[in-house]
Amino acid sequence: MRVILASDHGGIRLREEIANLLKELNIEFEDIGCNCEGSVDYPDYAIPAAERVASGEFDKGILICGTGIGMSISANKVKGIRAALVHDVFSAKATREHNDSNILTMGERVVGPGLAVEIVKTWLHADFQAGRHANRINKITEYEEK
Ligand SMILES: O=C(CO)[C@H](O)[C@H](O)[C@H](O)COP(=O)(O)O
Repeated sequence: MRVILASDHGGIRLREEIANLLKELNIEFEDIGCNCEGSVDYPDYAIPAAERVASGEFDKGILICGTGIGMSISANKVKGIRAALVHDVFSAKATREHNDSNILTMGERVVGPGLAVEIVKTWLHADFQAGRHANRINKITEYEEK
């Protein structure tokens, strides 16, 4: 599995926690920043990361900002991306099993590092269940193709 990781200035510390987790789990990943002192704009990180997931270069993406909302809104503009804003373990599992989400977004100003680590572990290891859920994903994809 290959994962792309990014944050804006509001998610740097949590991004470091998640990078350490991915190293511990021996998951191949690329961290595209931000490497910033000051304020940056989350679409400048979310959209390139989402494009690299949509292209197949990466299997999954993890994007962090202050709330996770800006990253989620931006990533979901990219065709083929199903970005899920998650701040609990139940939803982390459900969004893989039901939505086949390919990007996880979280907010460093919302969730603590301990819970975030559990969310990421759950999200990375849960599998899409297909079946009735595939019909729903197909409807989203059909809409995107219009
Ligand atoms: O998109 C967001 C809010 O929905 C992110 O949390 C950003 O990180 C946040 O807007 C950045 O805010 P700041 O006041 O510029 O640090």
